[in-house]
Amino acid sequence: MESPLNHPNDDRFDLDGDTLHEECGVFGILGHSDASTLTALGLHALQHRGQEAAGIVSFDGRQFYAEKRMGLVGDHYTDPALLAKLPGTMAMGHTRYSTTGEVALRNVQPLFAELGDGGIAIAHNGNFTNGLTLRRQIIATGAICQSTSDTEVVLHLVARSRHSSTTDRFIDAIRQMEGGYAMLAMTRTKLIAARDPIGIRPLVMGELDGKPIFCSETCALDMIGAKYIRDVENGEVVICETQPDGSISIEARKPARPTPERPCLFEYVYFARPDSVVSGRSVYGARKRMGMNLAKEAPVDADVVVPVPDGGTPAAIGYAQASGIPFELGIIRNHYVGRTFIEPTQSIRAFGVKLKHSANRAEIAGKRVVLIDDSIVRGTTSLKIVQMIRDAGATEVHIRVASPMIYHSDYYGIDTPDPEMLLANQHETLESMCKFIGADSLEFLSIDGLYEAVGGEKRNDQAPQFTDHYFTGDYPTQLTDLTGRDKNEPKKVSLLKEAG
Ligand SMILES: O=P(O)(O)OC[C@H]1O[C@H](OP(=O)(O)OP(=O)(O)O)[C@H](O)[C@@H]1O
Ligand SMILES: NC(=O)CC[C@H](N)C(=O)O
Repeated sequence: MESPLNHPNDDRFDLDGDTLHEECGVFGILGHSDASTLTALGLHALQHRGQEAAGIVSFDGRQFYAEKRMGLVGDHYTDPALLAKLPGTMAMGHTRYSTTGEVALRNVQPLFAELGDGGIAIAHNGNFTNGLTLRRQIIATGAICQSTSDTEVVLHLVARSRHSSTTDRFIDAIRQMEGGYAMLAMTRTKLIAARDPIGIRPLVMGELDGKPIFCSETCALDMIGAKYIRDVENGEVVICETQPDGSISIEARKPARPTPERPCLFEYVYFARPDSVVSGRSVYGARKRMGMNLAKEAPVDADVVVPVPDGGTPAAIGYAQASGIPFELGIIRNHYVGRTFIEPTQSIRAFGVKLKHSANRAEIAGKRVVLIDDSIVRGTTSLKIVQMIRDAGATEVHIRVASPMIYHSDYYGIDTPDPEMLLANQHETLESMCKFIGADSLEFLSIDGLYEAVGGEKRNDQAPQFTDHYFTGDYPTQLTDLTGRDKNEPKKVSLLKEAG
């Protein structure tokens, strides 16, 4: 796939190949004697957010240490010898799924630079919608980039800032960035956390043994027995600093113009772990309510409710409870296969789907089955699973999807394919889509049904409470790299066709 953030007519900046991308996870801790081990454990809990690569940077009071590996956290960071190479009481890590820049070691985060006043490491979940525009500008003025990641631009901007303190330089840098970001930065004495002005990507603050922690999701805090303190607010920068007496100061700043928060709905639909609490809402509870609303909006006469595991399971429980139809595990998932949505090529994806699910015939044969999935992106999963359920002897197969149709690409840290690859854009009608998948019926949750499930009220079209462009085409920021506009030009663009 051609990255939407690459200018099609400028080969120098065609940094990406035909890949699918998703999210990343970040974790950082300051002042703890087990900093790098705790970071490895935290990253393990955030593995679902990025499976391409993982990295950890630590600082022991004298120097920075960095270890980066392609592959899963558990494949590398369980080795005591590797963790021993990451000494010190401050550490920060990242699990990557690329959105800009290829899958290569040079793009694995945290990224690190030596500046005039010491080193700085940064870790980023999200994607900058003006990253390539700024990259061009800095390269034109002589910068030598070490990676093809959008994140690297932040290091250059920190280096160039005229402010005197590292914190002010970091803030100066991120103020120039557009898009979605939950970022951590680490200097010799500080751990800094920052979230984009509308809070598209999640970031929470916790504490273990009195030491501050920042991470993408609360499940990483639970993993290490840490206490949740609060979410880093949209547009907020929180600076934790080790003082000469060993104490840690915490300062919160709001450099961005106050704007209402608009967290990403897809965190609730698919990405976040169900045991996480995102922006104060249980992901599991939201998914169950999606299923309940779906049962009200799209009832069906059936004998059994079957989730498409894992993503569809909480919504299927909600659907079964609201409809009174028995819930059964009619599909068994092989847990040794990764998340198909985030595998790097379509051919590997198709293979992965086949390896991943198998029908539990005893619960399906002779029954009218309603399958519940959290989302349909390309339709690969639905197509295969409907056939599999029929082959297992189901008399009818109905699909209910716990989110609306996806029409638009994401530019904030999730990779959805090009719009023409999305199933919703390949069919004029729901009937045609249903026929293609081979189901007896197909229905999607409405956007209001989704909003109510997550936030308790319908979408406010004048001021939407969530980021939801993949369903609606309503991009909440400018898309400078895509449109060629810079941020001083008139407001937000909507260049993709309207959902509907
Ligand atoms: O329409 P498609 O292109 O097939 O994509 C949608 C599917 O991908 C996701 O599952 P995935 O297997 O990634 O993850 P999960 O096991 O966490 O549900 C999602 O839950 C859907 O089942
Ligand atoms: N998915 C993400 O959050 C990716 C972070 C960053 N844009 C990268 O590609 O490395």
